[in-house]
This record gives sequence, C-alpha cells and structure tokens, in this order.
Amino acid sequence: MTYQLPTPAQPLNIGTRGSLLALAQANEVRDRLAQAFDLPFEAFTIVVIKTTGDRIIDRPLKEIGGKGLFTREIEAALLDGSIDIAVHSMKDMPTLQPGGLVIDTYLPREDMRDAFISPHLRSIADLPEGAVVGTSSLRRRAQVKLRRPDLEVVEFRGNLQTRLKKLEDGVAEATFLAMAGLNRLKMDEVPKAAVHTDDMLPAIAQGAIGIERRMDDPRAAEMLAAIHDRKTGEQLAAERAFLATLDGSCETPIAGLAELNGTNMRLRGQVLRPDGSDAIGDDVTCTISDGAEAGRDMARKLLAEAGPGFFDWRE
Ligand SMILES: NCc1[nH]cc(CCC(=O)O)c1CC(=O)O
Repeated sequence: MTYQLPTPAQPLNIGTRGSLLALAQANEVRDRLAQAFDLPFEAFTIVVIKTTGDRIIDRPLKEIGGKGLFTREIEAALLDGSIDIAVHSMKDMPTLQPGGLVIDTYLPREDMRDAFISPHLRSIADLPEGAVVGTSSLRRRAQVKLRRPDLEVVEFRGNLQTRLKKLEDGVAEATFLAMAGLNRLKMDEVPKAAVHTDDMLPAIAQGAIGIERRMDDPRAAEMLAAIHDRKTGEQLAAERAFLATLDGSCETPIAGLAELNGTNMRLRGQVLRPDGSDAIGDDVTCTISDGAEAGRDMARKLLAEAGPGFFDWRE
C-alpha cells in the first residue's frame, strides 16, 4: 500500500442507501476491506444517505422517472468528499457515471436469478388461470405476460417486508424478487423458488454489487483493487455494454446475462414490448475479452430487429 490507510481517527467513509439490503451490502464491503488490509472495523464509517427514490414511495418508479433516482444524492456526497466510496446494487445503476466518478470494483456476484415468491405455489406454471401477480419491475411484468397472457399484473412497490405482507393479505398470489437480495439478507423463511434463466432472463447486473469512487482518489483505487472480483467485472462489462447501446431507461423492459465458461462467455439478451405481447432475444458465445463488443453487437442487432415503436405501450 502506497498510501496512508484509514484509521479510527480518520476513517474511510462508505456511503450507502439505508434499506436493510443496502446496509448488508455496505457491511460486506467494510468486512472485505478490513480483512484485506488487517484494519479494525472502526477504520470505516458507514454513512447512510437518503435518495429521491427512497423518499417517494407512493408512486410507480416509472412515473417519477429519470435516471439515477437512487444514486444522485450518493454521487453528490462522493463528489463533495463527504464519503470516499459508495456501495451500489449494480442493477440499479445507470450505465454512465457523472464526470469524476468511476465504478471499476465488483464483489463476487450472488445468485443472479429471480425468485418466484408465493405462500403456496412453486412456479409461474402453477398459477391458476387469471391469477394476480404483483411486481413493480417492467421487465418482470413483460416477461410474465409473454409467458402467461392470462395473468393480471398489479403494481407492487415497497421493501421486501411490505411486499411479503401484501402476499399474506392476498393482494396477489405471487411476486418476484431477486434471489441475491433474499440470500444477502439470509431470508431463508421466505417461500421462494429460483426461476430458471431460460424462463426469466434476469435484469442486467442482477446480483452484483459495485463500488463507486472518485477517479482522482488513488488510495480508494488501490484499496478497492484488493477486493475486486475479476469474473464479475467481465460479466458486467458485457451486460452493461449491451444495456448502454440499447440506451435502456427504466421504462424499457430489458434482460441480459453473461456467463463464463473457461475462456468463453455466453451472452444472452432480450428486449420485450412493455405489455409482453412480443420479445426479441439473442444468445451468443464469444471469448471473454470480446464480451463488451459482443454486448454492443447484440444490442444493435436487437434494435434493428425491433424497429421503431417496439417499446411503445400498446394497451
Ligand atoms: N430494484 C431494486 C433492487 N435492486 C437490487 C435488488 C436485489 C439485489 C440484486 O439484484 O443485487 C433489488 C430488489 C429485487 O429486485 O428484488
């Protein structure tokens, strides 16, 4: 280490949102850094930052709109120096960071699959004709309707506990959550079944934690390099290149997953009409170092196939 390591008197400030999942993720980053540099926990402070997305909980995300709903305030804190690093669910991160900030560190990826959550049923196929499913995710809504046009999808926002309560109250028969979140929170008692990626291709970067820092902070760069997971970085390079070229906003149902096999990468991508009436997908294999290029190529191919108006609502 070339730089002065943090100490309890001058701790490294770790910024995060305040949800249970966000805190678990920030704690994991602190634990890994403490371990890697043999530092006491007191050499790190976890700074909770409330974002616009956390503040507005009574409206669908797509209505509030705009990218970076869950990141703007955290990135401002990085830029003004009140925090040194920020921990994010990469699924929620825009593909571009504000000038002066960079994300180039990832923890080992958790289970990237979606979980089917229902007190009594095990899979989408088990749902009776016309059953109600809750989700706030445009991707999951479109994927469910694609597979089962008979199902009714209702808006389901709020944290994990809120959603589980809604299931208990019978507001819906089932919902979906990321396996990663359930695993990180050790919510073993939640009635869940992992959905095969052939049945529901996950969101870009689902299950991956990324760490953002100032570009001109060599100490943070050197510390983070010690806990970086190269394989997750390679997967996300391809997935996020795919997303960036699609220019996906939170209003476009997009799915994608890169998987590594030796020196090869299998990349799958999917774009869907928001009402689930149509979907276009692709599945390619390339060498890992070509992943980002494969992601961009796939995006261009799917966009050409989709044509203009593909993402428009059609009620
Ligand atoms: N959009 C919310 C969000 N962002 C990250 C996760 C789960 C953890 C992850 O994918 O890393 C979730 C909740 C969910 O989809 O169940």
